[in-house]
Amino acid sequence: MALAGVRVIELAGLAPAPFCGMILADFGAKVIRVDHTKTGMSLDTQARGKRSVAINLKTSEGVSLLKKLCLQSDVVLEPYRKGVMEKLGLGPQEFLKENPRLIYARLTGYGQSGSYASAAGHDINYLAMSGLLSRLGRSGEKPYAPLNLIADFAGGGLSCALGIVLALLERERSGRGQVIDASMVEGAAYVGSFAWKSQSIGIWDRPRGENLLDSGAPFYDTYQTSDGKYVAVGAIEPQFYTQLLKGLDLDPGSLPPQMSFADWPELRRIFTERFASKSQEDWSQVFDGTDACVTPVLSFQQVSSHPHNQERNSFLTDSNGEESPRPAPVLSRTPAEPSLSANPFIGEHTVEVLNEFGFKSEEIEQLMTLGVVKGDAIKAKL
Ligand SMILES: C[C@H](CCC[C@@H](C)[C@H]1CC[C@H]2[C@@H]3[C@H](O)C[C@@H]4C[C@H](O)CC[C@]4(C)[C@H]3C[C@H](O)[C@]12C)C(=O)SCCNC(=O)CCNC(=O)[C@H](O)C(C)(C)COP(=O)(O)OP(=O)(O)OC[C@H]1O[C@@H](n2cnc3c(N)ncnc32)[C@H](O)[C@@H]1OP(=O)(O)O
Repeated sequence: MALAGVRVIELAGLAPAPFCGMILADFGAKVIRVDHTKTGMSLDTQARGKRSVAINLKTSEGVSLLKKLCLQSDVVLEPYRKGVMEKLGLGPQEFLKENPRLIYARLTGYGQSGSYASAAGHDINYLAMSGLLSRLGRSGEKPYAPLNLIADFAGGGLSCALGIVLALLERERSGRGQVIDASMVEGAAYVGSFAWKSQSIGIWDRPRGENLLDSGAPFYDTYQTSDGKYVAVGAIEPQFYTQLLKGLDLDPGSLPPQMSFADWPELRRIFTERFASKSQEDWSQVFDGTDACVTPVLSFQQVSSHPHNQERNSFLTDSNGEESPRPAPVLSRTPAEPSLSANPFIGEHTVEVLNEFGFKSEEIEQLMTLGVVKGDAIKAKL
């Protein structure tokens, strides 16, 4: 796999850093998640392929232990509020002096500087601060955050993974690591570059929800079908729009022009009425195999059994029988090989990992007795 041989220490976080760690693990990195010893159950649902070590960082022994692990690793991924790692004596300067090859990734909402740097926040706040939230939502309605996808995952976890991969690539040339300051506000804004940089071409000039790609245009929207399901329509270009009208059995001559903003409400009324006359499945039969850009809005229950997704094995089933998306993109020679095993429980691999990093059984036992680490001693046959 592409990241084979890369060792990552991920400090347990809420959602974006776990996703970042999962991406790295899916593509072959050895990811060790550092959990609190006092947490009973991990809430990390993005733990595929990771191992868990539980260390109490509120002890000096715990801090020294984590330092040892980091100094023998390629990447540290930390998701805490600005200053938390420094307070523990685990800031990047300490590490980079001793391990100049280390890549130290800091995934936060507001970044490591600026007046909001230390403030708590979540996806919706970062999205708001990126400017993007002001553009999301239907006409006449308040701004709407589409799950926590944009800031937490696209602008956060995924961007941070890109930063780590770039730093690993650069390290091949320079032999040196670096610090990555991944701010979800900036990551989200960057993901939104198209919206920023295409303002000059006039596709965002109207209020929120009244433009070409923000649900304003009737040919770029969703419609309810007779069975209560939905279809998605993305027939922007004239040649595809023609196919849409053909599938809907509408005479172009009887309709207003496609790009007449003033007529969009009337066009939407006509499309709404037409789509409501058949079921989702019926519309798939009409539009599959055409270039009308009409697809069913699949539910999580439907998605893996759709023929296209089945043909590409786009979803996988883990050992608990749970379905989830397979890693993307697909690399031709070194594709991801996601683990299908159950997520690790807290401290499941404490002994295994500490052994791997050169700790002797007596030392591990001592650390457990002192409450510095937590793990399953019996299972590990100490
Ligand atoms: C919208 C998303 C978030 C979605 C997550 C949800 C899925 C979950 C969020 C809440 C969960 C529910 C809740 O927990 C209650 C129930 C619990 C139950 O068990 C299950 C059901 C629940 C309903 C549960 C269900 C779900 O799991 C939830 C709904 C996001 O936007 S995520 C993005 C958030 N932002 C960031 O990540 C930006 C960077 N981070 C931060 O700004 C802060 O970390 C943050 C997120 C604001 C949290 O601040 P906080 O004050 O809590 O922490 P920090 O200041 O960062 O400090 C960390 C302290 O922890 C110490 N520490 C770290 N590791 C260790 C260790 N191994 N040992 C000991 N101590 C450790 C560290 O030293 C810090 O201590 P100090 O404060 O003393 O310095």
